[in-house]
Amino acid sequence: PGYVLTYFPVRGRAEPIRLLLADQGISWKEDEVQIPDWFSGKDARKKEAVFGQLPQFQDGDYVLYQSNSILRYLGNKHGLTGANDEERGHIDMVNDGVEDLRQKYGRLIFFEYETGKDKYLKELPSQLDFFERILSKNANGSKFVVGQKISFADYNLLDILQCHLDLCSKSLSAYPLLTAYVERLVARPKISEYLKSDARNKRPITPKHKK
Ligand SMILES: N[C@@H](CCC(=O)N[C@@H](CS(=O)(=O)O)C(=O)NCC(=O)O)C(=O)O
Repeated sequence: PGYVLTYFPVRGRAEPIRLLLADQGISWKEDEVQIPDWFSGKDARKKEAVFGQLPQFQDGDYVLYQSNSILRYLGNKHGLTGANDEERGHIDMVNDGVEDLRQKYGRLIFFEYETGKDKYLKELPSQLDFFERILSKNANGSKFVVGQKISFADYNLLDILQCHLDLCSKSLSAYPLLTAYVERLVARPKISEYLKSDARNKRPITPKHKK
């Protein structure tokens, strides 16, 4: 299928999608939109976007927005949504929890970075405790967030954990299961290859990050 990912030249909300595609050995085209063109209207696509925002994902003529909907769509298409309805429900639940953390992280980066970082890091354990506990309840954290197979929620959790490791390299040091989980996922051959790629390393996490 001709997959096209339209987004800004950053990791942001597109990165979990890129991690999923890379790990699954699926190629895609990056359609990069420059931020000034997007806001100035020079790039006409903001008016067409369903919610006026990116990422946008195209599968041939099929067009989808909303990063979590794109993740779930690819999860459905590529067998990454659990083995049954119960697992699928839990995968959605965990992905929604990742979204909650992503929004908190985004608020810090975009609105409170200068003043809020210390407070955010102090409160971060109350959030990470949830994910350590989720892992502990599935094969004592030795596999994925839900079930025996990787799911779309794992790519989203991996990305947001990497964002926090960038924010503070010790942010997971009190979490053995989360630490081992990240180490296991980044060692997956196709993810490891992607993480070394220029494509990954030329993109800052957000426009606020310097590259
Ligand atoms: N709920 C949406 C949010 C998308 C969103 O906030 N996109 C931002 C960029 S980013 O937050 O993902 O980095 C955007 O398009 N901003 C430009 C605009 O709002 O015109 C999703 O999950 O895709």
